[in-house]
Formats: sequence, C-alpha cells, structure tokens
Amino acid sequence: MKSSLMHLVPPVSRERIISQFPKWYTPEACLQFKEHFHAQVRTACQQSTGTAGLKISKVVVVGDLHVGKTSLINRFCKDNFDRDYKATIGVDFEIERFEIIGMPYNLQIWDTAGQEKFKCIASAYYRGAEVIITVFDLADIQTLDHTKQWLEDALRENEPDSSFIFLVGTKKDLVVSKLSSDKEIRFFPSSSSDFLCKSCTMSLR
Ligand SMILES: Nc1nc2c(ncn2[C@@H]2O[C@H](COP(=O)(O)OP(=O)(O)OP(=O)(O)O)[C@@H](O)[C@H]2O)c(=O)[nH]1
Repeated sequence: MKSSLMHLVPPVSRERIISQFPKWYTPEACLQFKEHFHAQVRTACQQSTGTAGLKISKVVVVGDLHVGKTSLINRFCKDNFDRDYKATIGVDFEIERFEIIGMPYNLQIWDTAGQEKFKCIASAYYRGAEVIITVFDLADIQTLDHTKQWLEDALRENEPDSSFIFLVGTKKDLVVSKLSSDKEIRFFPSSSSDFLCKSCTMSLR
C-alpha cells in the first residue's frame, strides 16, 4: 500500500536536487554518521520514514502586512508573481522538497499574516523554527522599524540561538530609481549587525 502511494508523489524538481556539498561542507565535517547511532535509533528511523532521511526544517516568514511575504514564498516555491493583494488569513504553509546527496529533505515554509488581528493565530506557529525570515518593504521604511518587534516575537517562542535569522527587503523595483545600480544594499541598523537585503519578488528573475 505504502509503496503504491509513493509512486503518486511527483519527482523532486531538478533545481532542488543537491548532489554535491560545497567543499567546506563535506560529509566528513559531520560530527556523527548514521553508523554512530544506536541500532535501535536506526531501526526506529527506518520504521517511521520508510527510509533514513533528513529532518524537516521549519521556516517562518514574518513582517508587516502587505510587505510581500506571500509573494516571496510564491516566487521561491512556484516561481510566480501575483499583482493582486490577497491578505493571508492567520497562516498558510508550503512544503518545498529537496534531495541532498540522495536523501530526501523538506522545507516547511510558514507564511504568517501581517495584520494585527491575526497576530495571535500566527504567533502560535513560531515555535520550533529553524529559520526566521523577517521581511520589510524597501519602499516603506516604517516596515523596517517594525521588523525588530516581529523578530523579538518569533525569537521568544524559540530556544536561544536555535534559529537562523534573515532580513529581506522586498519591492526593490519600486525604489530602483533612488538606489544605485548595485543589486545589494547594506543597512546598518542600531544593533551592530548588518543585514544583506537583496530581494524583489517581481523583477529580479
Ligand atoms: N511592485 C512590487 N509589488 C510587490 C512585490 N512583492 C509583492 N508585491 C505586491 O505587494 C502586495 C502585497 O503582497 P503580499 O505578498 O500579499 O504581502 P504579505 O506580506 O503576504 O501580506 P499579508 O498577507 O497581509 O501579511 C501584493 O499586491 C503584491 O503583488 C515586489 O517585489 N514588487
């Protein structure tokens, strides 16, 4: 039964297949290999997934309403862009399938609503995020100010230092005349860290 269902799953698309590690990230760099795990653990993994696989990673995308979170996810997952605004109600998610050195790997990408009235629903999904993507609109500087609060809220639900954090600026096409022709802009917010912003869901493809 299980194997007949497996045939219905479409193959992983070619650009999501990673068949080589970059040279600084070799399998030898792993602290533990499969054979280091106790036999019982290996058996349990085989039983639950059918095959040993990589753990699913959770990504949450947060930021003010209308900044382009859904558009960013749609560009990444479906390579499309919709000019019409349809507010996210609560949360939505996509699963993006990869294959890494022959092993299946899934990214679970949570798109959260930016509207204040949905904040308590959306924040229930922050927990366990391996990646937090904080999004702002390059054409609306207030949305950059608000990213600090969005990030704090998401971090509060997660263990310290357990998440990779990204800051992404969207809608670069709307401010392109004010910017240099460089495709990257560096921001130096009040904290000492700097963030690399390079996103325009509509025109940079
Ligand atoms: N010009 C331009 N418009 C964009 C870009 N990205 C998104 N938009 C538009 O901005 C509007 C809001 O985009 P969404 O992706 O729905 O925004 P959101 O952050 O998911 O909004 P909420 O669901 O309310 O939190 C839509 O009309 C998009 O078409 C971009 O890079 N350039």
